[in-house]
Amino acid sequence: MAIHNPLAGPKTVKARPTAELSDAYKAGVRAYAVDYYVPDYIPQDTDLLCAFRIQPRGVDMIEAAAAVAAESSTGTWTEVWSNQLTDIDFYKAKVYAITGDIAYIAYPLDLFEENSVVNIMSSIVGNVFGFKAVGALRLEDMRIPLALVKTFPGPRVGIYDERVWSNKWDRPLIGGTVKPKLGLSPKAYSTIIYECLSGGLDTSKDDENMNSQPFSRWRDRFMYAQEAVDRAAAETNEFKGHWHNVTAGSTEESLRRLEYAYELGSRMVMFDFLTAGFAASADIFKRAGELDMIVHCHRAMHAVFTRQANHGIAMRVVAKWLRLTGGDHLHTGTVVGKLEGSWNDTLGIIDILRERYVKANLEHGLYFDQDFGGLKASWPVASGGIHVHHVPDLLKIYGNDAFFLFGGGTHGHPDGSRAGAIANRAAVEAVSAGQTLQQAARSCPELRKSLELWADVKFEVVQ
Ligand SMILES: O=C(O)[C@H](O)COP(=O)(O)O
Ligand SMILES: [Mg+2]
Repeated sequence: MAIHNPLAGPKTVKARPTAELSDAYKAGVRAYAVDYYVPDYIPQDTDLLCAFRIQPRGVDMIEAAAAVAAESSTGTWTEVWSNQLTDIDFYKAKVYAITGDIAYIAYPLDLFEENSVVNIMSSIVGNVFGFKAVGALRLEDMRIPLALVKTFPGPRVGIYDERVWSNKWDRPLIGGTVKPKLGLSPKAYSTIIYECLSGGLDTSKDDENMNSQPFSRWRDRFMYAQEAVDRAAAETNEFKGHWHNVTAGSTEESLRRLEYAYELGSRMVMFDFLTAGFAASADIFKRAGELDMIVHCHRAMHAVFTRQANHGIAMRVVAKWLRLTGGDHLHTGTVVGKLEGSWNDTLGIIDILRERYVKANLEHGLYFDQDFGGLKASWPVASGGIHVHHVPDLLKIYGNDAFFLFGGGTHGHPDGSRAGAIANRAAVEAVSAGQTLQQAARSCPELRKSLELWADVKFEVVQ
């Protein structure tokens, strides 16, 4: 199989705009593999590559993989005469390798619009997941070619600039979701924010489902919350913030809320990027970038399609898409907390968010090298059921450049949110400096109480 040189342009003989049927055209249905299984194809640097885990149904692995390649690129279920009007051999996706239940497919660069995760999704994870020829299908990884990476903006603030703004360097940053997450009036809510920020958290945040419900309309909540932030910042003489959730039922409304947070003096917002969608997210990140604001991204809804080992889209792929689009922070699970996520997979996701160049590492779920072409790094966020006992493991998993969010692990302290925040800050500072929790607890009664309270609370699944 000759590799078509894209620089040569379409083969004119095939691109002739005519309705005359060529001699080569044979109507009817034939195996997808005839056209889309190309085992001698050598992927090009400009190709977008996918690793799909496939459970074939009613056909063999080669045919199932070829069906996926066809439907996610140029093909359909039958031969069509109009293939002769284009250079199908150039434009089609090609199954170039199969290893066990993993099929590797290469897509030519020209199949994708620049700077559009939406277009990548509509192509690659469009129809194919509902194909009868697959019992289950999982997109394990995607190598986005550098030529396409360079068309995306990436995070506008990212890790380094937020470190500069906050002037906090030697430990992970810490925060916490306000709890209870729903039902509080804006004023009561702001009291909790003030308590935990003045106690020692760097930031607090709205929860993913806090938008603008009747008990807490966004305008009032943002205003009181920002007042609490400013008061805590003045008293502690530290950089503090609250991630105002600007997610709304329309992009226009989300932008309105973002502008208001900016007017209040905040440089921090949060956004539920999956429920809102990548198109809305791109608009939010762009405007936030123009205003020098940081966007903290909650991944609400991801587990609907990331959790099953044999079907859906791996979280690492979602993380790639988010970094390209421009999220400054991304929730990644915790390994040790209440949410599903393995140690090795989480390491892979962290690399995708932070590294300039990620090397393939099958143990971490990384099937391809990925060059991020100078895009800024996004913060990996550990959140979901974490408390002080988890801090040593969290530091092992995440290292220094991460956000640890303690919601229940702050507000559940026997003496309230301020004491919970003091305990969390002491724990993270101590472990970051090489001490044990027990050493730190000697001079921190709040930490002693947290350690006692949650000594037996582990989220280990008993099979
Ligand atoms: O959205 C989140 O990250 C969770 O609400 C965190 O809350 P928790 O720390 O109480 O689990
Ligand atoms: Mg939550």
